[in-house]
Amino acid sequence: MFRIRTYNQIALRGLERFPRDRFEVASELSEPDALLLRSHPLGGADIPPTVKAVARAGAGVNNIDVAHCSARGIPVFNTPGANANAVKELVVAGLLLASRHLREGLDWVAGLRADSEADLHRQVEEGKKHFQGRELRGRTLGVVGLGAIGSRVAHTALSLDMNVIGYDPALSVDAAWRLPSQVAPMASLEALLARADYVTLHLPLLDATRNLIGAAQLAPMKEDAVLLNFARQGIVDDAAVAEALRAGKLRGFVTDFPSLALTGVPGVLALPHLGASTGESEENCAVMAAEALTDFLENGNIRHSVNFPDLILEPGPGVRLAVTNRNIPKMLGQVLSVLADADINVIDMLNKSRDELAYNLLDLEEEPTEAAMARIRALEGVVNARLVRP
Ligand SMILES: NC(=O)C1=CN([C@@H]2O[C@H](COP(=O)(O)OP(=O)(O)OC[C@H]3O[C@@H](n4cnc5c(N)ncnc54)[C@H](O)[C@@H]3O)[C@@H](O)[C@H]2O)C=CC1
Ligand SMILES: O=C(O)CCC(=O)C(=O)O
Repeated sequence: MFRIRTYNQIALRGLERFPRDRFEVASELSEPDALLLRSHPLGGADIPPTVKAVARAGAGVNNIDVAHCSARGIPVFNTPGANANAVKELVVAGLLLASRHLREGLDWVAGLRADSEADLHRQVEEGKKHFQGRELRGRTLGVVGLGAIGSRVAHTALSLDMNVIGYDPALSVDAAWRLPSQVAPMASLEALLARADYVTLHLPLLDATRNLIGAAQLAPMKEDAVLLNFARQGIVDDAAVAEALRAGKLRGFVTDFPSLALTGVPGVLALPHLGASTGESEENCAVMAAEALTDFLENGNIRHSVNFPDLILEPGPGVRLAVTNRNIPKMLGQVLSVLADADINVIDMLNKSRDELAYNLLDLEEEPTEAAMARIRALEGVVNARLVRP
């Protein structure tokens, strides 16, 4: 039985993907084989020694100590694209909220008191002049980060007749293919910020992107520009944004990440991290995460990991050995040599590396003894080794 410990609310449809006869899934569970979570902060010390994998039902992994997991040879999975549509739709809502005074209008109507239909109608027609907005058509949207979410936002903005410009210095080939040709690439973030009427952020929080938007980046922006942060707290310096809004140097800030620096500041529209909070998105993420964990625990396969290479070896006959090692020369040769000493024939194998780690799956004609496994684990550079299908 594999034991999966969950944190946060994980959609039932995903939890049901774990075959009940082979997996135990619960929020309170000791000696877990894997952890499944959403935004729960997971430091290295929170990861029990029995854990072989961590899955984030979502995109951002900044809540997980990925470096610690890599050092222990624990793959961290995420669910690329699974919640992108939900975020895109909320960004569209954010664009409209910031352009049409929707919150003020809704609040005003909710507070109206009238004696009759006619009185209500009169107040509405009299008061609406206070909520005149502006249209998105013809305005320029700057998309920072053109991955799963950014490219979808760009598509939709084009269909709203906006001009779209984009900036992404690390765009993958796949993401570039997905991007509409009408998106004008900007050579720098500064160029994008100076031209855009709306700037929307869709990049991960990394050391390199912390406070990416601060006072220096806000200064050249148009005074009636709107900034949207549906990416992560920490990418934007909220105190600098509050100052720009108070000084009339920014029209609005729509954010999925409330903070004390923004509380009560005019022009701030703060949502409670709702980007991925739709039934569809939560199910997509949970299903994808559960499938990744199941395939890793049962077959050793790796798909959608943020720290391990993708590696899929179709299930074959024999016993499967999974070895994680530092990405240095002669490791595979040493593992094979232990197997040769034990007279064990290798039927099939795959080896891939990513950054400092290499991962190997070897299908063997017979099961290595505990002594042979101990020899493999003791090799200098081997991080961990396990029999996947003894
Ligand atoms: N508000 C919410 O509930 C949600 C927030 N997110 C956040 O959105 C982020 C993006 O999600 P996806 O689009 O699914 O990820 P993704 O990995 O498909 O795309 C991220 C893009 O950002 C680019 N990028 C990296 N550094 C950059 C930089 N310095 N400047 C410009 N671009 C840069 C990458 O090259 C990549 O193309 C996630 O990392 C997460 O933090 C994701 C889902 C839900
Ligand atoms: O699980 C959630 O509600 C948050 C999703 C998110 O922020 C992400 O996928 O990066």
